[in-house]
Amino acid sequence: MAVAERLRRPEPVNAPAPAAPELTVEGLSKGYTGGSEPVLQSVGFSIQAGERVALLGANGSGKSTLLRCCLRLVEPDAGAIQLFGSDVRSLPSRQLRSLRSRVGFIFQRHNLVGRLSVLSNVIHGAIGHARHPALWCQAMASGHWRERAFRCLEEVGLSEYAARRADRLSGGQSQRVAIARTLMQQPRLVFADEPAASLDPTAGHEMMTLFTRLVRSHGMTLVFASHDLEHARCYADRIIALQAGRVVLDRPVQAVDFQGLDGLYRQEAG
Ligand SMILES: Nc1ncnc2c1ncn2[C@@H]1O[C@H](COP(=O)(O)OP(=O)(O)OP(=O)(O)O)[C@@H](O)[C@H]1O
Repeated sequence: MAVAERLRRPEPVNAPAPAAPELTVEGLSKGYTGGSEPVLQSVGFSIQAGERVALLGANGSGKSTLLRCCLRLVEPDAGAIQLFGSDVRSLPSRQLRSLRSRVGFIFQRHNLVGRLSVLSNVIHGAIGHARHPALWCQAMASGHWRERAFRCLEEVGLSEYAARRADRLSGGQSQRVAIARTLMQQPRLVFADEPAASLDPTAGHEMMTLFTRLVRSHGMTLVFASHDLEHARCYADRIIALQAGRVVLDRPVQAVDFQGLDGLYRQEAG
């Protein structure tokens, strides 16, 4: 090759290193005392920042246990869990608390404090930011946090309910307050355990549309457990399916045969 031609060739550019996953689970197993079979068996996957993952599986297939094990709310029996680059299983409790504060957890039953106002419930989302969480009390929250909580309520369209007691809300409103509380927390990753389970089909779709839009606009990563294949198809980029505690499918949503997944449920039920 002529020297001139060699000089014209661009310098080889090093491809950027792929970003480290937000969550990596390897060989995770868990059995509960008294259970005949392990609930989770050698579960493994990685989740990149910004992904929206639907975790599917029949009742009792281990979805909730898996989400809880990832934060050591339930202690795994075996396996490795890396969350934001930290080894979850070896962290001392203080660092584990700090790590958990960066993960929002939305439960099927919303877990609001019914006797408190909607705004107070949302302010609670900031508890992980307090210097002394054990001494923290929402009534002491500064104007800064109150304003932020109000803005989070605006984002879920419920600012006019700020002063209402949380136990005076409908199921759909309660779930939106739970989302506002999660926004308040400013997590990197959100786990949602059947977030639309108690809602009618229309309210469920509205809630999932709002939820996934906010997750995206706030730059969060999402893992949601669901029984609703339509929600998985519409709101996830990727599907992970569990059957009897094992990962039986892990694919981008476009590559999933949803009718086949239906069969997976029927098989378990039978
Ligand atoms: N704290 C516990 N103690 C003993 N067994 C438990 C406990 N929690 C869950 N299990 C059992 O572990 C299995 C998996 O439960 P898990 O809640 O993880 O499944 P799931 O896929 O989330 O189910 P669902 O879709 O019904 O919420 C079930 O057989 C359940 O009875």
